[in-house]
Amino acid sequence: MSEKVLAIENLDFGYTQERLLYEDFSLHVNIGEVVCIVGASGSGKSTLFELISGNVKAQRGNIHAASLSQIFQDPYTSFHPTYTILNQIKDVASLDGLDVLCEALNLDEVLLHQKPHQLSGGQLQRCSILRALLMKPKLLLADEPTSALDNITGLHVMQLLMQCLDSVGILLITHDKALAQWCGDRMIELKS
Ligand SMILES: Nc1ncnc2c1ncn2[C@@H]1O[C@H](COP(=O)(O)OP(=O)(O)OP(=O)(O)O)[C@@H](O)[C@H]1O
Repeated sequence: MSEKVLAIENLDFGYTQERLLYEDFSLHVNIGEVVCIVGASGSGKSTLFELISGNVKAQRGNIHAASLSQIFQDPYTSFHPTYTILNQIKDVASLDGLDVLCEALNLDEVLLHQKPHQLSGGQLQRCSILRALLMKPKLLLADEPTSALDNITGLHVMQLLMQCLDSVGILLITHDKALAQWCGDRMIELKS
């Protein structure tokens, strides 16, 4: 049986008492699985990652997550503006496998010596994916990981993420139901 890397049990959460975004919500992710979260803007998709990361606390329920890394929706807020990309990657991850991953992400290693504002949004998003994979997580939280990429690059990135599934479980936020159907083992639709 494959290892469980995320268990959410009977979660209640709302930023206010009047509007619960999650009510008795449960979700499990195993290594080897891609679980997709879809739903309208404001339905609570990014909030789920905030809950899993421990940045906000649920009113009720339990969350158990294995070692995780995250790919954020906005590549520009993913990195500190004043340090080079490489320094920021080194702070949190080993560089083992850097060359192979850079090649798979079509990312010139020279770019890693630059500061975030010197890269395009798509280059920065691929750096964010590189950092997340070098952290060798068991659980990968990916919030619209291909939003800054053209269709072909986005497809290659998704294929790369899926190649990692022997050692990781992926929770993927996407507005793209076709993508969710293509790559997801399960799709959870949040209601607004
Ligand atoms: N820190 C916060 N304090 C109060 N309300 C918040 C906070 N963060 C988000 N919200 C509200 O919670 C709801 C869910 O927000 P969230 O960002 O999780 O939605 P989303 O589904 O990820 O949206 P999008 O697709 O637009 O990124 C929204 O109504 C939002 O205004």
